Amino acid sequence: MSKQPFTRYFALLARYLRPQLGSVILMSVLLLVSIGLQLANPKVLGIFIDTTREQGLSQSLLWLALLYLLVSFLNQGASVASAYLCEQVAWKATNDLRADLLTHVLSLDRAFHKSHTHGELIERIDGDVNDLSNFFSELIVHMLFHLVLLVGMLVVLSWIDWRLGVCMGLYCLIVVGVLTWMRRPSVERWVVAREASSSFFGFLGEYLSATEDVRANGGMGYIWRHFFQRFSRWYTTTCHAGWSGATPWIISQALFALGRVLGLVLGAYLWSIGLASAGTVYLIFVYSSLLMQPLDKIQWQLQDLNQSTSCIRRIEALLGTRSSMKDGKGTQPAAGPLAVTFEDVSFGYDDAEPVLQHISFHLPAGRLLGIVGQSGGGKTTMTRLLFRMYDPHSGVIRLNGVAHTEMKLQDLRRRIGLITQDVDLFRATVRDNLTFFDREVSDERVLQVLEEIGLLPWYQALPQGLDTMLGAGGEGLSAGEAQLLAFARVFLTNPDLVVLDEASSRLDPLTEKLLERGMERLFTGRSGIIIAHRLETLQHVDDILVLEHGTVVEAGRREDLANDPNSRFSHLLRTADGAIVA
Ligand SMILES: Nc1ncnc2c1ncn2[C@@H]1O[C@H](COP(=O)(O)OP(=O)(O)OP(=O)(O)O)[C@@H](O)[C@H]1O
Repeated sequence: MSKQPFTRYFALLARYLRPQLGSVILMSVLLLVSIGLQLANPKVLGIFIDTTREQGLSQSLLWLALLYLLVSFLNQGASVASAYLCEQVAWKATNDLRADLLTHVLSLDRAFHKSHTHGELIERIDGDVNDLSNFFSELIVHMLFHLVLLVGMLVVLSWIDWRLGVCMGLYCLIVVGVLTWMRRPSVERWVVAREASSSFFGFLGEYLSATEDVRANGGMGYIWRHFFQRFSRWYTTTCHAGWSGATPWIISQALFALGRVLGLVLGAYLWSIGLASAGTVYLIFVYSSLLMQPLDKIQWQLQDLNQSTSCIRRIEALLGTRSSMKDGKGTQPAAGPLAVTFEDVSFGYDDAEPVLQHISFHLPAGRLLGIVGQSGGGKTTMTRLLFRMYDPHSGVIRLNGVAHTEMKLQDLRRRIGLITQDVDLFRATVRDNLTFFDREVSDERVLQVLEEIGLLPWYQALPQGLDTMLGAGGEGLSAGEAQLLAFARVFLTNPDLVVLDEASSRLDPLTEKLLERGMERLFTGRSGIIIAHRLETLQHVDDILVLEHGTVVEAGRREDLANDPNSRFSHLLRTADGAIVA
């Protein structure tokens, strides 16, 4: 944040333009050629005028006219080619930046994602970067282009007469200085406008993902109210930021008119003292009028730069956000089923309210643990800690004796398979949803897995087999079918520990039966944790852990606890009739 704007621009440009240095050089050369040609054309016209005065109609005039046409034609050609290259360079640079931002956002912890809605993040990854496409291509190159054009014209004017160069040079400095100074406040206004746009899209994303619930519960009035509030804030802040450029524009037009008058007066003066011909006076007038073009462009580009600066600030802030979780050194627990040990683990989503307190237990490798407890007792939170969505405030979690913080996150999540009630499905084929778009997984392997877990009848009922397309959010599948798909998905990844978080809660008894055989296979040769509300789901587990208000109140072998009339588990079995009573 403390870095100067130019250092920031340079760092960003260097990072994203370096890979396409060849195109950037070619683009700059074409722009330079175009500058040269734009400077040459008035000169040709000036000579044309002087030749007409000195020689009347002659052969040379024809050649000069042809030369003028040729220069104009080449200039157009160079402009088209450079515009094409600019687009290409901008696309590549912005896409690389989008990819970096996405990778960074995905690496951030859950606390970050909890405090930023999906819509807001999309707007920050795409919206902010979109506004930078001009910055990566035309903005800086065109700014340089117009600056070089400006300097070129001043050099030509100085070459005609040094006093001309000095006067027009001073004039240009004053114009650029005044305009830059006047546009300063608009950076802050663009920052506010960009924030308002993120907030609007964040709200929209949240609403769209909850459309069904909002409609079913009559929440449309609330939604419209907030929609208009956020939309009008976005609209007014953007107008405000845009209009902050209007006053400098009016002043710039007055300054440009003054510049033309200055050129004309200086030309007339040089002609009156015999230092300039009629052609040269024409040249002076054309160049001093042409000076307005780069000055005008530069002032608009300064406006764009303000907008880009606000985007760069937000991008830097996002890239500067660090995950509170550090990736491990890469220690690997021994291969095979994972033993899970919680050693005095405590955690709370915020410091004031502990959710888990001094949790300790050991699940030997290859065994199946069932966790039961009241709603809000902290069962899901335990799985989140196991997965390193969050890190415990104190205590250690070990897998086969290795602290899970020592493992690479990628390895950790590869070795643990998680199935929850909420299955995330994509608008893609059943195959892609099962394999997570991994082309390495063959259809044979997918079918083998479906057969192993008893899902072949389900697969055979699909209209186009693995090519059956699912709608957004898994449309086309019932909640139960989506869960079956999640089971198959985990099976395909072949983890060493499987965690089911109330995963079979949406299955009807018939489908659940169908899956029972599959579950048996799923847990063979692996460790497992089942979090269940219905005790029936825990019939086949080896051990039980009862969690209440974030503490372990009972733990032991299922058989022992079920046979002990004083245990909480047996109490639950007697009273709950299949469902846990809070
Ligand atoms: N992302 C979160 N941010 C803040 N608090 C949370 C978050 N998730 C859960 N909590 C709180 O933590 C406590 C434990 O929640 P958790 O989901 O772990 O319980 P649970 O035992 O799995 O409940 P259930 O059986 O209803 O799923 C609850 O009080 C809940 O409100």
